[in-house]
Amino acid sequence: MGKQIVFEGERIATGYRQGKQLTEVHHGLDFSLSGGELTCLLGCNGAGKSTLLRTLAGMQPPLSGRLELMGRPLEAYSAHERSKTIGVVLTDRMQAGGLTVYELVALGRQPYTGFFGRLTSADKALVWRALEEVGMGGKARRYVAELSDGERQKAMIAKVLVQECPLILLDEPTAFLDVESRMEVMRLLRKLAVEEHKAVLLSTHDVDQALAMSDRLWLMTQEREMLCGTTEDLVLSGAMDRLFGSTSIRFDAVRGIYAPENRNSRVVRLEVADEALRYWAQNLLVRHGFRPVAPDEGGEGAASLAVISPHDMVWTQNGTSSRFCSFAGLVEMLEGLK
Ligand SMILES: Nc1ncnc2c1ncn2[C@@H]1O[C@H](COP(=O)(O)OP(=O)(O)OP(=O)(O)O)[C@@H](O)[C@H]1O
Repeated sequence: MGKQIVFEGERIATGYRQGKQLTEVHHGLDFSLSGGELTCLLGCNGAGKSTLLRTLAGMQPPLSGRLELMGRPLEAYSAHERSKTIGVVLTDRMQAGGLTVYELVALGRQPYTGFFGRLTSADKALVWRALEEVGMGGKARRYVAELSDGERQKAMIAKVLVQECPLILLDEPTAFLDVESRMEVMRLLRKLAVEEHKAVLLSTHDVDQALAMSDRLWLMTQEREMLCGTTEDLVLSGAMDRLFGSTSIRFDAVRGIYAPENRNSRVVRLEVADEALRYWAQNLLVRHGFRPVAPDEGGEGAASLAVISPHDMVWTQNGTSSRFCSFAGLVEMLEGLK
């Protein structure tokens, strides 16, 4: 089954208009979001992620360009129609402390029931299902003001679930969550995209989760471009190195993480078979000012480290070898070299 385009932008400029003053954040953005796909929007602080999300949500107009939602111009939608079509979770719009979690989530049904509308039993079942899905069933009667940041975020996601919109936009939905909750929320959003054919777009600074879970990435680069594509295509094209201005961090495409560029000059030949051992031995050596290289790469007089197991490693320098039974022992020796 072909994927249905839910939202499309053509030559979009985003930014702010105050009187005659215009502050442009992006221009010339082309993009689309399809049902059945989870898309993650990545970019450094101030890159323009929230600005774009607010623009897509219809909360601020684009400075120019054409936005089409389900085949109709976004500006042709009334606020009521929008609320049935776009579910939005923003970080900075939480004034619901006086409500219980159940009441907050039930507000998500408002586009269908009206402000004073009563929830039908089907509406109530939806609210409970959403609460269970985000793991908040047991906290339904708690006041929102009493929730932790992470719990509040989960409640907001439940609210958007009951809104039953084809498009869901979320600004940093995992910002306050612990690792397990972050994974749960990302899994939930992906499930929602895939099983209910929704288009889900979220901004995040959580690169590893984004790379693991998103079908597509939108990458805001330092040059104020936005690169859109399938996650793996973008990663392997080197695009991840364009997110940050600093040349001191680099994206490691093998591990899928950002790491400081290793500018250490003291070379160590590292001999190790196991992948995990190699990673942690390199980690330790770099932290202590070395540049680990493959055994056949080292220059004249370079030291070498053979790591046989976490309890057996041999450091050889100037023809003398020392054996260590832990990384702690190795560190002690390395610190003595300084
Ligand atoms: N109300 C506003 N008026 C004028 N400029 C604004 C306004 N809000 C944000 N900006 C500017 O727009 C640019 C993009 O900000 P935005 O909040 O969209 O970035 P972001 O990618 O979401 O950042 P972060 O990761 O830090 O949340 C920034 O330079 C910011 O200063």
